[in-house]
Amino acid sequence: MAGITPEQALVALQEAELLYSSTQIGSALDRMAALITAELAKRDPLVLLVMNGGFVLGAHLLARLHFPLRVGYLHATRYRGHTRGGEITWIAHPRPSVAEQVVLVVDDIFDEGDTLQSILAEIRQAGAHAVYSAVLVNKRHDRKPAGLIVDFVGLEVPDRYVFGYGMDYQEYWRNLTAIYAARE
Ligand SMILES: O=P(O)(O)OC[C@H]1O[C@H](OP(=O)(O)OP(=O)(O)O)[C@H](O)[C@@H]1O
Ligand code: HPA
Repeated sequence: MAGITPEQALVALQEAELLYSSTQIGSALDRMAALITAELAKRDPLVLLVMNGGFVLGAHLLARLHFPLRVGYLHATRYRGHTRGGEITWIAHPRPSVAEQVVLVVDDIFDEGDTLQSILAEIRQAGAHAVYSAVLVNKRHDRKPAGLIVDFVGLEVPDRYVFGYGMDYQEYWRNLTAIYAARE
């Protein structure tokens, strides 16, 4: 359940700063798709969308991948509509099975990295042959887990709360086709 009203969500959008337009995001997705194609087109990958945030990127990225692949999902969350993360909660473990698969995990944002780290550990533990990761945005700061590198990154964002294109502002605005930074 959202902690704000739709009216408050509208105010947040009016006060926000536009970071990337939908055209800029489209160009970033073209670049990501080319790199993913070069790496995975011949490896029969299983693409796992991380719910909820990863579904918008997932849909637009998948439409740019013109080779055989399969799609599944997982649902791990640690923000739950807040702007600060907590413990990871698993709502759905990866489906279908990742055992012996080449897996590409698709999420909206790489922030403090706890979510991706847990997801990659789970997938490796479940016996995946190889695991790659793709995110729409990397938030720039020095609070990432040491040694955790995302394979495919679309755009860089500053160390502010961002929303749009799958990323929520207190559960609203995943449906925006651009990316905004919330007023601080
Ligand atoms: O790098 P981190 O600091 O771990 O944050 C990144 C994660 O946070 C968001 O998920 P959230 O928990 O908000 O769930 P949601 O996808 O349902 O919004 C986002 O979709 C990433 O999965
Ligand atoms: N915006 C939306 N969701 C997030 C963020 C953010 O800046 N960081 C982690 N999850």
